[in-house]
Amino acid sequence: MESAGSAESAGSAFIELDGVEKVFDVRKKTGFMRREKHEVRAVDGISFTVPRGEMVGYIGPNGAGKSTTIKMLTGILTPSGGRLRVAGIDPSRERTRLARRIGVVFGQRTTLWWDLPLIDSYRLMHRMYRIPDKRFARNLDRCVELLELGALLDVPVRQLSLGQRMRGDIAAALLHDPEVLYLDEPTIGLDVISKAKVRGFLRDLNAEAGTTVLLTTHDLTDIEQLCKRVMVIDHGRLMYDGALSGLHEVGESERTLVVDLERELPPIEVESARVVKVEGPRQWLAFPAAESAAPLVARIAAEYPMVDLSVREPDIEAVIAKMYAEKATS
Ligand SMILES: Nc1ncnc2c1ncn2[C@@H]1O[C@H](COP(=O)(O)OP(=O)(O)OP(=O)(O)O)[C@@H](O)[C@H]1O
Repeated sequence: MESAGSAESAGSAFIELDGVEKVFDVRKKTGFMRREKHEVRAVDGISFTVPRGEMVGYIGPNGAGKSTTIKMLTGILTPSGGRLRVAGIDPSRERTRLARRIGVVFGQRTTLWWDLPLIDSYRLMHRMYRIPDKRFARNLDRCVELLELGALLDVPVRQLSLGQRMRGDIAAALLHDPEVLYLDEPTIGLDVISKAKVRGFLRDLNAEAGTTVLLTTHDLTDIEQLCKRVMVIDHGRLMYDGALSGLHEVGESERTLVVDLERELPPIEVESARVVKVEGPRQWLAFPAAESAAPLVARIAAEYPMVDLSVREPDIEAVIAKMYAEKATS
């Protein structure tokens, strides 16, 4: 595959997010004929950059905002706020131009034509992306060889196993030489051998073609084997950005006190805790996990009209613990 080359210099930020938000207006049924409108802040002010050629893990619990971020990066969704660029392009404004430079694999869905043999899907993509014949032939040959697709090209997609279909989808995302590949759960449901094949292929792709990769997964082995850097998102916010090994410490460092006030008020100011989120009369305060919540609650109750409260253990810790537990039993 061709090495990634473009207008920007190597090492510069290839993916850039600055305070990116996505708010959905949702109508919830609250009774017969009654619907209440409320907002879901799926992505709540996320900033990060990814240099060209990096392979980064993007993880978090269900509903954290990962898919929403990827959809904004591809231009399918328009951010409600903030600034987003991929290869210097605003994805939602120039979706078609960007499409030539990105590849996307959604593990749970296929971009292949269900009733057609695999090779026919690739031929359709050849035309759709207007890939020059020589380049198409070269990329297809390489994918067929490395992803072991030779015997599968004439098989209709619906007859492929999940692992075969996934390899077919990865090839489809790479035929036009994208500079960045978004992978949403690329190893979900695969057996150990298929997982190893997919990981090996991605590692080589990144090393040889310099393809930038953003990888969403619930399988920490994917991250361990492929990514030096991992970002953790929770409730639409970036909670961690660094080496995988640093995650344990973060998970243990803070708990959250959720306070319901009588009415909407400015963020609570109190020693040893900081407000991390406000939604109407409800405020979320992060405080050191090692400290007791009792003195903090007493201080807030003395100065603010508090009507209810709860203490939440760090979500991240739960996520990571769960991931590691799943890994240990898999
Ligand atoms: N089109 C939509 N309309 C309303 N709410 C949405 C929409 N898409 C996503 N959401 C909400 O936004 C939040 C983030 O969802 P998102 O799919 O990005 O999470 P995720 O991290 O990808 O989760 P998962 O791991 O389960 O795929 C969730 O609360 C979800 O219900």
